[in-house]
Amino acid sequence: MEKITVVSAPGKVLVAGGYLVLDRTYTGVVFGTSARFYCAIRRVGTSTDAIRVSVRSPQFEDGSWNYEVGFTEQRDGCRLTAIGAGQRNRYVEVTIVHCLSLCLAGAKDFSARLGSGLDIVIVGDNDFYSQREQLKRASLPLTTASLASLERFCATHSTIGDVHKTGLGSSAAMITSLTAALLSHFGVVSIPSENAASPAERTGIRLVHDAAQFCHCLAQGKIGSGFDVSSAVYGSHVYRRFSPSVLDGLLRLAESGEASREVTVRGPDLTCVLGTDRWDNDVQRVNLPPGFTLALADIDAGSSTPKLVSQVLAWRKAKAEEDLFLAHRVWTDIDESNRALIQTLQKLSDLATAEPAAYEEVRRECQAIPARDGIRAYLREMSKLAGVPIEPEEQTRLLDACNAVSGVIMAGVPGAGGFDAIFCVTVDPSCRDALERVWSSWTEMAVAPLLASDSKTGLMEVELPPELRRHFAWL
Ligand SMILES: Nc1ncnc2c1ncn2[C@@H]1O[C@H](COP(=O)(O)OP(=O)(O)O)[C@@H](O)[C@H]1O
Ligand SMILES: C[C@@](O)(CCOP(=O)(O)OP(=O)(O)O)CC(=O)O
Repeated sequence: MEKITVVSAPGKVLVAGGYLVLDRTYTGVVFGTSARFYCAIRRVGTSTDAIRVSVRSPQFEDGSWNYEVGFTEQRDGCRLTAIGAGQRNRYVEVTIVHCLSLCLAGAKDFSARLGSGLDIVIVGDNDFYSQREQLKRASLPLTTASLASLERFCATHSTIGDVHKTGLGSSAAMITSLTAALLSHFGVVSIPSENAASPAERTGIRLVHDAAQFCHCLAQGKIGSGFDVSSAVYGSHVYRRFSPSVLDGLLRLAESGEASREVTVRGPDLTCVLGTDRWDNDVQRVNLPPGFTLALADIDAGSSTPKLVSQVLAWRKAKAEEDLFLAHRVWTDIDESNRALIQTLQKLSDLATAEPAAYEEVRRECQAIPARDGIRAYLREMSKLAGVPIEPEEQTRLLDACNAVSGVIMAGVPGAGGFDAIFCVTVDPSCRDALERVWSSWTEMAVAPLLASDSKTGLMEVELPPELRRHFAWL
């Protein structure tokens, strides 16, 4: 029976370091989530006819894309030709074509592993997409219990363009799981099935990271901080970004190919950059201490948050010209609070290992993470100075109410902030009910819980989830 390669990658919650992580001077704290993306690949056969790649995202009404694979004359680069008239998926296409070219350069038996094509299925856990509509259709209340009753990877009853995302980073987790599954299918890397990776696996994971960052930047048409891809690869950590210059050349080459419809990025161009020591990103492990949990909620405030990043960066740039000190001071103040948060988490985790009994006592008595108020106060200052709703007043009221629940030790707006989501850190899962009562009775905005918590585990090769078996018709 044909082997099916399945790789899963977690979603992300940036709990500290929004905006700052765009600048290599600063770091951010990102938690991987228990909500994950899964990408399953199997070879179709070995006939000599045209080579086809079919990709299916069965959660979407329009989630099916088919391609014919071609090669450059020197057989050092791949080309994908879309078959059929449906909506294109740039994120999927860009990833497949560059990963195939990378595998062409690195796999010993590329043709045998490609066969006459690949069958690819991609799904994300329900938390990546808002389930409000699902629950409404089933006349179920917006509660954890209702969410838990939904089938896994349930249909969104939506097109991919219209789906309501919850901010866990679907595109980064999708691209990362697809990149890792392709590189693993062709034997270019080996992905561990549990947390501890061997040195060879760690090298492979770095290659997946670099390739996924490249594909994500190319698909998005910009070089972001990359914390979302990094956490899809490594799970929870303190993130320092890569210098954008590492990707400049490759991105220019890829974009010139798109303009001229030629294959301009070939395997050797990719291997000159991806998986090399030109990358200066940094990953330091940080986890929630044992017992602590992350609770997440998706907010519907009537309108979703506009893209805040460009506004904040424009303000910072303008300020830098007129009052360098002010912008710099705000960034430094936030960074100091963020670093205090990292230190607290590390100290607590160290204590839990070294002196479990003392740790349990500290945990029992913990009422607040010391840095939490500073982080929020400085973010509000940033909101006010830049005139951008990073922690809008509506969110301030909700976060204060969450912090007032016994057992909640930190609440905040993740990532870029805005109206769309909140996170809470709790000392143990037992205060979840009380927290959820605050959320369900909140009237100013509609607050929907997510099922996911934090997860330190990054990329993992896994067995085919049973819910995916039916998507491989021959099984
Ligand atoms: N399940 C999926 N299957 C295929 N592509 C997906 C899937 N989920 C997300 N994507 C891709 O990611 C894009 C969304 O990217 P983006 O708007 O940046 O979302 P996010 O903020 O969740 O990363 C979609 O248009 C699609 O191309
Ligand atoms: C502002 C940022 O530093 C953080 C944004 O974090 P979010 O978690 O809000 O991200 P999206 O998934 O793109 O909406 C921008 C960045 O680092 O790219």
